[in-house]
Amino acid sequence: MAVSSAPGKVYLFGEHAVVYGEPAVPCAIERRATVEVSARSDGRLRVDAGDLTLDGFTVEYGGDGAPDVDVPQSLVQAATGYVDGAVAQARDAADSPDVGFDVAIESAIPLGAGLGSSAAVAVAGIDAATRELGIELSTEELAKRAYRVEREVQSGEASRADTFCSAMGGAVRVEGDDCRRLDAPNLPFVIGYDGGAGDTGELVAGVRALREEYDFAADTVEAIGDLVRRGERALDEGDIAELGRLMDVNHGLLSALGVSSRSLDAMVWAAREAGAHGAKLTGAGGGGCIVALDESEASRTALGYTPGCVESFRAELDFEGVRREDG
Ligand SMILES: Nc1ncnc2c1ncn2[C@@H]1O[C@H](COP(=O)(O)OP(=O)(O)OP(=O)(O)O)[C@@H](O)[C@H]1O
Ligand SMILES: C[C@@](O)(CCO)CC(=O)[O-]
Ligand SMILES: [Mg+2]
Repeated sequence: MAVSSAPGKVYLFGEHAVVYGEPAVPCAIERRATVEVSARSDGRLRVDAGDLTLDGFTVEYGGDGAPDVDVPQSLVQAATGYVDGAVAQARDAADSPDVGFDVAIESAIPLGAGLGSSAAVAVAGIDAATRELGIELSTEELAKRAYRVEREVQSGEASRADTFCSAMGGAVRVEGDDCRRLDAPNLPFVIGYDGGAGDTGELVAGVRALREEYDFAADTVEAIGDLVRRGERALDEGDIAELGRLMDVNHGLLSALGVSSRSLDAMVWAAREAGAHGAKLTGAGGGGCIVALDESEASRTALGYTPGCVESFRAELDFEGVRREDG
């Protein structure tokens, strides 16, 4: 048996635009997905994913056909795509196309909420499954394989940002296939969660369509890239007030690309009015989480009273990426 965990993330800046080659700065946070994997000899795959939105289910499939679970096939595919992809990557890395697995996932990262649950599951899943097969992948190789999973599930469109960040930990900078770790202070992240979710693949496709139809949407994507470059300078200088201002602008630009929502906007404004340095949605959007910068408790308290916000919490930067949990 092998057990690995990997962290979720927030985007300080740059989600969506990073898919088109602009830079982005995601930061790993201390909320993890843990994946336990045991090889089995009959070639079947059994996934126990109690956190999935199909109200939690256990599904057994492989070899001879359809999963034995009583929900529509398309829903199962949407729910299990990242796990299936991680298993396929491990089989490929170990050159063992027929090996089966028992997989159990436990996660403290809300699903589809912009905190990178998919990347964390892919990274931890590939790490545990390859180690179970006696293969040690470098962190870079792990990130690369997890990226392939995200790209496949998101219909060919993904950046390396979420998976690299989850594998490496800390604050990172991703621009195309140039991925590197950044020196960053421990920023005072506050997260607000509306209890909802957005489908990353669909939201990415929506931005692509807008960008193809309107030049100003393409300009908006480029403007996000400019903003990220300014943000990197502010991060380097430890200028939190400037980081906050730029986060506010980044939220506005994401909103212009159609990926915000009423509850995300309400949480962003609640944090700003409570005195946060800045606030923006994080990840793909559509619903889910916002991230604010605030050393004080004021934003958290205000979010607690904001209609539509179901949870607010402080998130520490997690300097550790993928981690072995089996001693
Ligand atoms: N605990 C889990 N167990 C099994 N699968 C999970 C789990 N958490 C996430 N997943 C997979 O990840 C999918 C959600 O990924 P998606 O990319 O839409 O959102 P996200 O990664 O949480 O947010 P974002 O990509 O915006 O940061 C789920 O549908 C499921 O396939
Ligand atoms: C929206 C997006 O930029 C981030 C999702 O967390 C998609 C991606 O980078 O693959
Ligand atoms: Mg994702």
